[in-house]
Amino acid sequence: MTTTILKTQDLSIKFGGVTAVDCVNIEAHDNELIGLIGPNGAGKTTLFNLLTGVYQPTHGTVSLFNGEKLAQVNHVSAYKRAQLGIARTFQNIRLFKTRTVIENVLIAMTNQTAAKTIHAIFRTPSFYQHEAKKRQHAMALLDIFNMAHVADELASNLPYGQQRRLEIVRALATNPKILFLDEPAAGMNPQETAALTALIKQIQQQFQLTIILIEHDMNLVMTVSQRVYVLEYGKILATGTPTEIQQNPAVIKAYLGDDML
Ligand SMILES: Nc1ncnc2c1ncn2[C@@H]1O[C@H](COP(=O)(O)OP(=O)(O)OP(=O)(O)O)[C@@H](O)[C@H]1O
Repeated sequence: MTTTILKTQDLSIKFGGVTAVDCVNIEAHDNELIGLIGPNGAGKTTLFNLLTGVYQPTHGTVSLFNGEKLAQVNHVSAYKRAQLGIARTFQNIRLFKTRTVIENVLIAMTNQTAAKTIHAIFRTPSFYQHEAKKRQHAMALLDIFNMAHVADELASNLPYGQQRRLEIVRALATNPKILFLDEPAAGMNPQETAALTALIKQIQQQFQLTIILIEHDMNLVMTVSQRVYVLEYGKILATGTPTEIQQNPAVIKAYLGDDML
């Protein structure tokens, strides 16, 4: 049985005269991997911003699974949505470049696992136990991404591909139910992209997550996604399995080109 974890109804946002997202109805299920594709300017990142609480819609609703029912979260801030289990990465890398790799992960975990203030102020044994557990968890996550050996490096010293992977580790460190990845393979070389493709599949299975990803690398999207939404001029043009999308004449015409036939 599939359980809906996220749903939108007629979700729309206008910027002046531009309707960047236009009456979008999408749904994501528990433990589903969804690809979101479309040409530049189609509204993909804006849709992510609406789903994660960066923007509030001009019209329509975003609902998230909350306990036993879907609750409308239109007016719930990005910060609060993170506490409800929403995590994301950004197209442009947003690491603390002057902090070490593990510090970047620990900072991301702070919201979830903050030690009681009193223990933190007085540095009680309970505080140190708490910190040790956080560190262990952070190291375990880095290990999955084959980055444990660079834990004490400055984030700015990492090669580009590893910085992008660290962004995903940071998002995972918040213990999300839904992970939004905005062009995770952007700027990666083919080897890095291939490794990331395997990793995305692995983390979805290992962490039992719903993942929604925007990606221009068609090979990556079609390999990892169970379902794909295609956005065009802010509207959903098509949805289906990767095979259905690759065979959809409107999608082929608009986005994929003859080389996908
Ligand atoms: N804050 C904003 N103010 C005004 N217009 C905006 C804003 N954010 C997005 N837009 C416009 O909304 C449209 C959709 O942009 P968006 O960045 O969501 O597209 P995209 O599909 O993510 O593109 P890309 O693949 O290039 O990242 C574009 O016309 C863009 O110029």
